[in-house]
Amino acid sequence: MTNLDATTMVLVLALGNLALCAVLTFYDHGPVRPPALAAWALSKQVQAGAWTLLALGGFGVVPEPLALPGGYALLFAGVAVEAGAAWETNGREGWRRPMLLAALLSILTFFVCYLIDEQGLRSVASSLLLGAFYLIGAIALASGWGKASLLQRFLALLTAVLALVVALRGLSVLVLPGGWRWLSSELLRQLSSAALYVLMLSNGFGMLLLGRERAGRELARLELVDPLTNVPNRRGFFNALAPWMALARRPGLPTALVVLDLDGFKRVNDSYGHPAGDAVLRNVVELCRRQLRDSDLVGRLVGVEFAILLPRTNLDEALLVAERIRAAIASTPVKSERALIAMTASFGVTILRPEDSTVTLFQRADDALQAAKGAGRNRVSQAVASPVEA
Ligand SMILES: Nc1nc2c(ncn2[C@@H]2O[C@H](COP(=O)(O)OP(=O)(O)OP(=O)(O)O)[C@@H](O)[C@H]2O)c(=O)[nH]1
Repeated sequence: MTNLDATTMVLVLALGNLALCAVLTFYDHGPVRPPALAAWALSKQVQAGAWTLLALGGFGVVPEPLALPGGYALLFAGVAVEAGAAWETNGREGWRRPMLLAALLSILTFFVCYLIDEQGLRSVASSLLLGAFYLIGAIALASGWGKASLLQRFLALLTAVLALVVALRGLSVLVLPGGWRWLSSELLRQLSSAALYVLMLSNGFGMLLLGRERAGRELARLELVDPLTNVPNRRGFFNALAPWMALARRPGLPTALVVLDLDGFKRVNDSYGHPAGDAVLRNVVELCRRQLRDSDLVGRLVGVEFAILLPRTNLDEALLVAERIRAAIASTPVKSERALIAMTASFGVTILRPEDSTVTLFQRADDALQAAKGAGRNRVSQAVASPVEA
């Protein structure tokens, strides 16, 4: 078997990173480019430049005293941003400053080592620093392990193992310059190059597939959750309601449903603008939550109409809860840029009945709500009682 020489491996890494840059240029990421993807694309561009410069140095096209320090400086910057992109993937946005500092320190350390010993110490520094940056990326991917997908866990483990292989090469130059038994220094160099190559591929596929996974999960979430208020939307609320509808057919503690609709909301949008209206909606949900137990559930049915499910709650208690929420909304104006926006809401309250379907249940709650609106708004009205409830 012929050994791949160092320049060929550097060329392979340059071409691989350039290919990834080209793929990312044509990748349709949707209307907004996720920050993690933007950071990762930047890291690939910088790394592609780094490996290309190193390859040109290896082939003698660019003088080595220029290509080596320049190439490695770019490489540390690139892997620092790649590690940062892994943190960004996990929603940690504060990586920029520490990673910039780490990249600058690495470049400085590398230059000092390069000036002291152009060959040995330089290899030690570059391998250890590269390994450390990949390890930081692996730790980022592993954080939140319990919630991470299988793919993310696999990538975290693979990146950690490969980072150690890269770092091991630096250590071996330092501790066992002649190698150890069959593990010659040349074999370690080749293993380290192979690890860098696999890291390029696995991180390449991994980042794009992780992005897809996340987009898929977010899409599935948005089918059930209202993005403005972050509570279940109509479908999500109906899903959560289903088991309680079934329980209502058995004797036991009752379950109550409250529907609420904000009064004269059109005026808010017209007078203060849509963003202020959105802020009021978020505030109303927050006010509701503060008045509810953990087992209660708020959902946004449509527009400015919300529903509240109150398990194990009878009609009198539900009326009290609705009244508390009504009073809280009426007494808590929302601060907008231009003014304090006063708001009121009307409420319809009912109990789930054994014979109910979602249609009859909501029809009854809605009738009660309309009665509250008809009686002057900013009030709570209960549905007409069934003969059993009466
Ligand atoms: N800002 C904002 N406005 C919304 C949203 N969804 C619905 N609306 C507005 O909310 C208003 C709802 O009006 P309606 O419920 O028909 O009537 P209203 O003005 O609230 O009056 P009453 O319900 O009769 O008391 C409409 O102007 C909608 O455009 C939203 O997500 N954000």
